Amino acid sequence: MKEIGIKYRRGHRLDVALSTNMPLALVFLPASDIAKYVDKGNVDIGITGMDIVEESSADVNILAHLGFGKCQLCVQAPVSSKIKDVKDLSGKRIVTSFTNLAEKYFRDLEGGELTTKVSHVSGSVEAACALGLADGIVDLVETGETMRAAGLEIISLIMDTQTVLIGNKHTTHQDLIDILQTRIKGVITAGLYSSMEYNIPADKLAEACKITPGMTSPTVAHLSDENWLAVKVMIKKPEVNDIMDRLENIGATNIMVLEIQNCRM
Ligand SMILES: Nc1ncnc2c1ncn2[C@@H]1O[C@H](COP(=O)(O)OP(=O)(O)OP(=O)(O)O)[C@@H](O)[C@H]1O
Ligand SMILES: O=P(O)(O)OC[C@H]1O[C@H](OP(=O)(O)OP(=O)(O)O)[C@H](O)[C@@H]1O
Ligand SMILES: [Mg+2]
Repeated sequence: MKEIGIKYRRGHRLDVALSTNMPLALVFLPASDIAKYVDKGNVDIGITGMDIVEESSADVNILAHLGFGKCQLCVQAPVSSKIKDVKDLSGKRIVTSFTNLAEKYFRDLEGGELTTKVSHVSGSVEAACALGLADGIVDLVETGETMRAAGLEIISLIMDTQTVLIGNKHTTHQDLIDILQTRIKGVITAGLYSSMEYNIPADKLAEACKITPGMTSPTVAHLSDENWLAVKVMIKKPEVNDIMDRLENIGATNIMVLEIQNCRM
C-alpha cells in the first residue's frame, strides 16, 4: 500500500480503513474469504492466493500474478503408510481446508463418482493423519518443512499457486482499478530488476551489450576519455552477480548495481 502511494488510517479492531489520499476504502478479510467478496460483494479489487480463487470457484478477473506466495497444493500421505500412488488413496479418508478442489481432484481420478471421503479442517491439516482422522491430506507445500515434520510426503500435485491481484467483473470503478493495477505492476516489476551502470572500453561495447541487452536497449553515454563508454541497463536480480563477473572479464570497470524503487515499463 505504501509503495503504490495509498495512505490510510485503520482504527483499532476495525477491518475497514478509509484512504486519506485516494477515493477508496481498504477491507481486511480472512484470506479464504477474499475471492468470494470480490466475486459477489461490493469489493472491486483483491489480493489473495490463486488456490483460494479456484477453491471458492470465484468468477473474477485475474489482473496480475504478483510473484510471491508461491506454493503447491498437494496430496500427501504418511511416509510410513507406503502409499506411493494417489489411486491407493481413492475411497479412503482425506482431510483438507480445500474440500472443493480435493473433491474435484478425486472425482476426476475416480472417473466421475466420488467414493473418497473428503472432510474439512481449517488449519494444522498436517496433524490429521497422526491423529487418526485421515489416511491422506490435501494441503499447501512451500519448503516442505511442515510436511516432513509431520512425517508426510507428496503423493501427487494438484496445482501450483501464487498470490494474484483479482478484480470484480462488474465494477463501476474501472478507472480506479486500472490505476491501482498499473501501480501494483510497477512496484512488482521494480522488485524483480536492478539498475546496472558500468564503464567499458569502446571496442568492447558490442560484447558488453550481448551480456546486458537491457529491456529495450542499453543507454550508452560518452566519457570525456574517448576510449571509454558508460552503459546503463536494467537486469534481472538473480542474474546480477553472474553478469558482473562476465562484464569484469571483458574489461568493464566501475560496475554499480542500484535498487529500483518503482518503475513503469
Ligand atoms: N507456506 C506458504 N507459502 C506460500 N504461500 C502460502 C503458504 N501458506 C499459505 N500460503 C498462501 O496464503 C493463502 C492463505 O493462507 P492461510 O489460509 O493459511 O492464511 P493465514 O493468513 O495464515 O490464515 P490462518 O491464520 O487462518 O492460517 C493460501 O491460500 C496460499 O495462497
Ligand atoms: O512447506 P512449508 O514451507 O512448511 O509451508 C506449508 C505450510 O504453510 C501453511 O500453513 P500455515 O503456516 O498457514 O498454517 P495453517 O495452515 O495452520 O494456517 C500450509 O497450510 C502448510 O502447513
Ligand atoms: Mg495459515
